[in-house]
Amino acid sequence: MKLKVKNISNIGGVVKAPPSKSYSHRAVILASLANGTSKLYDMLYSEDTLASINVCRSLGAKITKTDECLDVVGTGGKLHNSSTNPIDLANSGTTLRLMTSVSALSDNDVILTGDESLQTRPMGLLMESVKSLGVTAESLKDNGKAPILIKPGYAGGETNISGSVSSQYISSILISSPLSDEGVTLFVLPEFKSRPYVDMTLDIMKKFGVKVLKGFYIKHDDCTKEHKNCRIDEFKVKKQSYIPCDYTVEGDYSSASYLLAAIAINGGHAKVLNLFKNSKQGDKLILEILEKMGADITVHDDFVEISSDGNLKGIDINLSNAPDLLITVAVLAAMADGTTNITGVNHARVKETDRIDTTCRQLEKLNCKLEEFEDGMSITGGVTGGVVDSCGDHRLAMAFSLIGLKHDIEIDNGEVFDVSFPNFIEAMAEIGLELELV
Ligand SMILES: O=C(O)C1=C[C@@H](OP(=O)(O)O)[C@@H](O)[C@H](O)C1
Ligand SMILES: C=C(OP(=O)(O)O)C(=O)O
Repeated sequence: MKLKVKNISNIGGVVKAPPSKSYSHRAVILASLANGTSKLYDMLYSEDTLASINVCRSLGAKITKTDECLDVVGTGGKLHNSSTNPIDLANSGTTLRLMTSVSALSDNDVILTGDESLQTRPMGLLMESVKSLGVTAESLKDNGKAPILIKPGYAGGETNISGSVSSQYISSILISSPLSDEGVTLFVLPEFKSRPYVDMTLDIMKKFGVKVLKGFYIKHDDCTKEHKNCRIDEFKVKKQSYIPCDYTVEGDYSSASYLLAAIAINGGHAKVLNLFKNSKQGDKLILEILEKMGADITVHDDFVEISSDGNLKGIDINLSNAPDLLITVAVLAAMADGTTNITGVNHARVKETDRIDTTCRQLEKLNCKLEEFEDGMSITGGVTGGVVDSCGDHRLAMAFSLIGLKHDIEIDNGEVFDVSFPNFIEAMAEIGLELELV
C-alpha cells in the first residue's frame, strides 16, 4: 500500500510517545525467565514485540493480555519448547538475537527463523561467542544466518565478542547468563557500537533482581584519543534467578523522533509526553540533534517540549550509539539548509535493510544531493516531491512521510510501520499531519 499525506492542519499540539520497543522486548523476556508472576504495564504491542511474546509463550511462559497489563507467569528459567516447527520471529532482529542465547536454556531443540529480511541479519559472531559457553547454535543454511538451531545446554564460563556489529549479541549473552550452570564473564572487544542498548539491558535486569559487575581495561597498544579502539569492557554475571517485577515501559525516543522531527521541519510547538529526562535510551540524542539543527527543546522530567520556526541547518553527527535515528536524521538533513555529515553507522547496513544504501537511493529519487560512505553519508539540503519505496523498512516509511509536510510524496510499501509503531498514523494526526494508506 502507498503511504501519503491526506491533509495538513495546525501542526503542533500534545501527543504521547508510544512505549519503548527495546524495553518491551526485554520486559517480556525477563518476566518469562523469572520465577513467578510479573505485571507489565504500557507494553508496546507491535509486530516486533509480538514476536517476543510469541516465542516466550512457545518456550513455556504463561502470558495473558488483560485490559490493564500483560500478565506473565515466568518459567524460572526452565524452558521447554512446545513448538514442533521453527518459530517465526517475523522481522524482529532484537527477538532473534536475544532469544538465541535464551533458547539454550530449553530442555529440547529450538529453531528460530523469520521473514526474508530477518534471514539476512548476521548471527555468526553471536553463535561463535556462545560456543565457548557450552552453547550449540548453528545456522541451518550454513550461512551464519537464520534459521538457527539451538540445542539444550548452557554451561557458562568465559567468552568474548566484538561489539562492532550489534549490541544485541551482548544483550543476548547478558540476559541469559544468570541462568547458565556456572555464570558468565563476557569481554566486549572494540569498537562497542550501540552501547546504550546494553545499558538498557543492564537497567532492566537490575529491576528484575539480577546483578551484573562491570569493568573495563584499556589495551594501550593501539590506543586512540577517544579510547574507542582500545577499551575492552568486562561483564561478570554470577548464577542467579530473575525475580518477578511489576514494570511500566517508558516512551520510545526512536519512535518519538518522527513526531519531534515533524514539528522541527514544519515549524510549530508540541509537547511529546512519556519521554523521560533520565532515560537510558541512546536515541535521546534526537533532542541534541534537533537543537543543533535549530529547534528549541525543553526537557521536562517526563515530557519534551519542542518549538521550531521550520528553518533547520545542516550539522555533523556521529550516530554510532543511536543507529535507529539514521533515517530520521537523513530526512531532516534533506529538509535543512546546508550540509549534514552523518558518520559512525556501518552497523546500519545490517538492519531491516542496508539503511545507508536504501536511504541514499530513495533520497536520490527526490533529487537530493548526497554522497554515500561506508559508515554514513553526507546530505545537502534540498529535495523535490516524488515516489519512493520503503523497501519493507518501517523506519524508512515513517521518516520519509515527513517530507510530505513540504512536498507531494508517496511511499510504496508504506504499511510497514506496524513493526515498531502501530498507531503511527493516529499519533501523527494528533499533531496535524494526516496520513493515509491507499
Ligand atoms: O537491543 C535493542 O533493543 C536494539 C539494538 C540496536 O541494534 P544494534 O545493537 O544491532 O545496533 C537497535 O538498532 C535495535 O533497533 C534495537
Ligand atoms: C533495527 C531495528 O530493530 P531490530 O534490530 O529489532 O530488527 C529497528 O527497530 O530499527
